[in-house]
Amino acid sequence: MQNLKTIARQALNLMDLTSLNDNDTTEVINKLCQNAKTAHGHPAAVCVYPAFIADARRALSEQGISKVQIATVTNFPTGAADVALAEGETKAAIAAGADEVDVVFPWRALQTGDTQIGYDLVAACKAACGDKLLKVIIESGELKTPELIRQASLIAIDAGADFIKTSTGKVSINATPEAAEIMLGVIAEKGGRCGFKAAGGVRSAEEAQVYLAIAARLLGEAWITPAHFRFGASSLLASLLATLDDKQSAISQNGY
Ligand SMILES: O=C[C@H](O)COP(=O)(O)O
Repeated sequence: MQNLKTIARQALNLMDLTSLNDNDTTEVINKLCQNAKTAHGHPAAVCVYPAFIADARRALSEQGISKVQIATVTNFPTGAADVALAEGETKAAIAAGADEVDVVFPWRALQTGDTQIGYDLVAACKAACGDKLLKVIIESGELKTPELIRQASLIAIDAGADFIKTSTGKVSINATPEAAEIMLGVIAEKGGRCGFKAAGGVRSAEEAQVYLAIAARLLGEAWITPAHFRFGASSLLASLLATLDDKQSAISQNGY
């Protein structure tokens, strides 16, 4: 087993450092991008609402870390079953300069048995993305059953998703190891082209390690790069830095 510092460094490099709050401001996004520059490297991406893409671009450039990708969200967090709306938001996000788009799958429609609209929505959004990455949030905690999590994963991959992502972070059950096992299993069955993003509620190197271990078992260590694996997280960074800087016990005592 790799030691926790190695895991923390790996998780940091695989992170989409996220701020998706209704009270986000330019100042909040500036701070997020400042935090992205650490003594231990930088995350793969920052993830912000579309209104803050330009702010993130400027702030990352000012930090000298322009290689950090800018991800944004569409059809978020509702997962409405409206292809034109999701497609339009995705086109607008790309036009605004997003490198990556995280779109919410119409998971309620799948729960009622509609397998087509999710396919059509993902295919339309992937076409809108062109060569930019499309991550599809299946909202595994709301889909709940292994059968629906598996079905949503298959539909998203077949429709062209570059990543499948567990959760918006806005519902009561977000990333879980159980959902990751199913989703990574589908990715493996499909040949490993599609990536995986665990999002929502991942807050420590120990938790990150659980997801990395599942991915390593099902797809191999070499598969786990930012091209295939991400953590979507708003509060994981501080914990990883504490692990890397040997401050874990103080952080734990403070309840992080
Ligand atoms: O996609 C990322 C999630 O929205 C972040 O969730 P979190 O705030 O629980 O880390």
